[in-house]
Amino acid sequence: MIAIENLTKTFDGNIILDHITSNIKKGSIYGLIGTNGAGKSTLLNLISGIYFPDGGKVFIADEDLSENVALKDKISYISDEPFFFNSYTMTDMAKYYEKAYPSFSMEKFIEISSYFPLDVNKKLNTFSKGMKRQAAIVTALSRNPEILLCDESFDGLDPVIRQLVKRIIIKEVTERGMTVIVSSHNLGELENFCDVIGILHENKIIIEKNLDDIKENIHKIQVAFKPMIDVSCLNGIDIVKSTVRKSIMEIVARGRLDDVLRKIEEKNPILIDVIDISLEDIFIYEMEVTGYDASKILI
Ligand SMILES: Nc1ncnc2c1ncn2[C@@H]1O[C@H](COP(=O)(O)OP(=O)(O)OP(=O)(O)O)[C@@H](O)[C@H]1O
Repeated sequence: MIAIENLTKTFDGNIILDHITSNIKKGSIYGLIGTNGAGKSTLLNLISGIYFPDGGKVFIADEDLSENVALKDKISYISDEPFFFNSYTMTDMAKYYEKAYPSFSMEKFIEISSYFPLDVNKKLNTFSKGMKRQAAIVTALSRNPEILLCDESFDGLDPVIRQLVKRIIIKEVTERGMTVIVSSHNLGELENFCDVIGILHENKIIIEKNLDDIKENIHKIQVAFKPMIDVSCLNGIDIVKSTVRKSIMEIVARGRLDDVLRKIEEKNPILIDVIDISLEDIFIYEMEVTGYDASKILI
């Protein structure tokens, strides 16, 4: 759906994005992770056509964004600083968008806004930061976008609203095949939400992974032996990390789960328990393999 080819952007002679290439499939939710200043907003501004690249191209459904401005109509961008006209209410904004965007649906606006604790007839300049963000999400989704770009849109939302927003987005993805890119500093925020995670660092996407693929191949397992054995005895298992606390050994291992469990069982454990592995844990291990210090990149 979105093909990014060798995208390069400089500001005042400084390279911000350096030959970024990525393919984002229709109907996927892509999590773009990076520290402050990594270039997340710049990349989203390029994909939405707000910025022009210094090199490279963005294709939307195989069409070159720079040669077809109409493609921008397919994209709703919730920037980290949502813009509203001063003194407008949400209803006024909806009426404005209805005129400006053919795809805007007043019915959808009424439906989606009803899920949020917002007064659509109150002036937006009296809303709190989090309420303004909610209003931006409602109006963006009311356009039925094929592509939704969210720049740290979950920041400043309380946990209940955050879950609500995720549920609404997932519904749009499942029912209409909407494609989503959501940027964040925080991997944990994207847990159980994204299909693909890309990490932007030092002007490049240093790692990009499909979560189903990696989750299938990395496991956290608690084991106990009596007497306790040294982790080196678990030969034949690709152990990325191990810790021993009291009588429990916790290992993170790569490979097929049934293979790893079979090899552990050969050593006659008295306990073997597969436990949930967090997105953050997964990426800490993945980044160690590529030689990056995850503690400087993941928060
Ligand atoms: N319009 C601009 N003019 C000059 N420099 C800019 C401009 N926009 C962004 N930059 C620079 O580009 C770099 C990346 O900024 P960007 O806002 O894309 O990062 P980010 O990953 O979104 O950061 P944050 O998480 O803090 O929002 C920064 O060094 C920033 O100063």
